[in-house]
Amino acid sequence: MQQIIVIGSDHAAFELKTFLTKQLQTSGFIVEDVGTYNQESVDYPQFAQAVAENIANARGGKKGILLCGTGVGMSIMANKVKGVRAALIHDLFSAKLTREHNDSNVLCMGARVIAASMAWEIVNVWLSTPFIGGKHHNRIAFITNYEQKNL
Ligand SMILES: O=C(CO)[C@H](O)[C@H](O)[C@H](O)COP(=O)(O)O
Repeated sequence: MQQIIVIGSDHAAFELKTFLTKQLQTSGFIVEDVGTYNQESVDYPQFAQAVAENIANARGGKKGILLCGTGVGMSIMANKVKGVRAALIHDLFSAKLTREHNDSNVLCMGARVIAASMAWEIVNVWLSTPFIGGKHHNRIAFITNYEQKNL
């Protein structure tokens, strides 16, 4: 079955979003693009909210990618949504480990931090690395329990 990727960016990462969307589609993924759709200045939190809520509602059925200048604002906002574990990643080692250990379901990157080719490498590692479970289940359960207590 084709995997669904929900992607969003602000103006700073519009070009990177366009590039990654094409790469993902060429690789056989279904891409749901929540915007932004041009380089006019916009506020990143609304796009983070759109992707994060989509991923939380999909309950494991989809993964998300959020892009802005640094990726920082996107990750801050996305992690406000219960059920989302958004990881800000700019290297391949962390891309692998955040899947294996954190079971991250949203990947955040900064278009002003890394080259598009590096971002694509990170996406490939992140999407192809499984969660390894074991002791990491307990750690994620701690986070999930904390979220539930703050309903
Ligand atoms: O939110 C951010 C930082 O955490 C992003 O990098 C934004 O893309 C950035 O703040 C946008 O800056 P601009 O001056 O409005 O282009």
